[in-house]
Amino acid sequence: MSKEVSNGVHHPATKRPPMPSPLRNSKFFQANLRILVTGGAGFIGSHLVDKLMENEKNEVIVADNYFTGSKDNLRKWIGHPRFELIRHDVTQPLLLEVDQIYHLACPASPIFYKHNPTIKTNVIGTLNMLGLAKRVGARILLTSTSEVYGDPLEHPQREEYWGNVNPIGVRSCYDEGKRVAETLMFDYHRQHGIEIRIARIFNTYGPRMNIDDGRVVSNFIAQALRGEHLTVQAPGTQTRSFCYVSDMVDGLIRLMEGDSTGPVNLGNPGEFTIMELAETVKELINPAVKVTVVENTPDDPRQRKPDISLAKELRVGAQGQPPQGPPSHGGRLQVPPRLPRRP
Ligand SMILES: NC(=O)c1ccc[n+]([C@@H]2O[C@H](COP(=O)([O-])OP(=O)(O)OC[C@H]3O[C@@H](n4cnc5c(N)ncnc54)[C@H](O)[C@@H]3O)[C@@H](O)[C@H]2O)c1
Ligand SMILES: O=C(O)[C@H]1O[C@H](OP(=O)(O)OP(=O)(O)OC[C@H]2O[C@@H](n3ccc(=O)[nH]c3=O)[C@H](O)[C@@H]2O)[C@H](O)[C@@H](O)[C@@H]1O
Repeated sequence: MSKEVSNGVHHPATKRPPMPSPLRNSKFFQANLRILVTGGAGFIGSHLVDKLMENEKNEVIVADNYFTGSKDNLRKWIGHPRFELIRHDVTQPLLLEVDQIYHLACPASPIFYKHNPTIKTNVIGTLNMLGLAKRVGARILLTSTSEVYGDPLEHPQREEYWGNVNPIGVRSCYDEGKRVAETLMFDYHRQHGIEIRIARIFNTYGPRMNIDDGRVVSNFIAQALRGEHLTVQAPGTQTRSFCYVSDMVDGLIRLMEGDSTGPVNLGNPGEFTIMELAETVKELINPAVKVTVVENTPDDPRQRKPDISLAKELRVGAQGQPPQGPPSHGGRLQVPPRLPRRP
């Protein structure tokens, strides 16, 4: 019986995990680890692929429908013998033989997820990937979101907080969609023994963000470079906490490799108002640009800051060993390495 720990709480599966392929136990044949990354042509996904491909024992398969992602993000891997790229929409079933699934497929920019509501991607897509995990005995990691906390009434947000979400608002295709995806993950874990990992990601930024996708960091930088007004959506006192993408990728891999199901908050607890962010971008890139306050969209969360105590607690390495290697980005790494193994 598998027993896993998160939030200091046991989340036992009621069944053993499905058996992986017999090739895994072969005495004579050492297969690479086969890893599926859905949404791997997107911003975080393509950085995750870069990191996974560094390990020569990994074979990486990306499934993406290119709604917000691009082949260009994966250009350097196309044609590589350990890499495969499939144009595929996760709302359709996918038959593959894999050992791990990083399930990222879902547009992250509010402009895109409102344009083409993502409820089917989140619900049917996650169901399909869980079905795949069940069939082949793969471990599956879901990239959930801080948006499951909605417009939070608790600050900072801990994993135990159940959130304050509008079920019929314009953001609900995304935040309620991710909440259902988390529910499906835990149902499959309890009922079928699937090995699950859930990361609740807080705002992440870095190279390869789509310059026109509307998220605040890329928007402000693009506006400053073009000499346009920086558009702060009212009131400007709303807060966000921004994490650099390579730190996020390290966190996702450590969560996948560790023993905790999660959910675990992954992010940087440094909190800024959007007005402060605009002023910083202005100062750094183009002090001549103006900052203008414009109308906001409904249900925009007023504050957001992760409590990362759990991620820090999980830093205690396997068998009590500290995590290996120095943290990247001057100690800004907020990631969960392995839990101590249960005897
Ligand atoms: N970036 C953030 O700040 C952030 C915060 C919280 C959660 N997340 C989550 O992390 C994941 C990746 O986010 P990102 O910032 O890289 O977003 P992104 O939009 O850059 O990437 C998403 C990728 O998924 C693909 N995709 C979308 N719908 C699909 C479908 N139905 N079938 C197959 N592929 C599909 C897109 O084409 C794209 O390549 C998402 O699940 C998102 O919800 C991101
Ligand atoms: O961290 C998360 O969980 C979520 O973070 C972002 O959601 P959000 O914070 O709303 O993203 P942005 O569009 O970057 O907006 C951040 C803030 O900046 C403001 N904003 C945005 C764009 C802009 O030009 N000006 C501006 O003031 C928005 O009103 C909002 O208050 C992501 O896009 C979600 O997919 C992700 O799940």
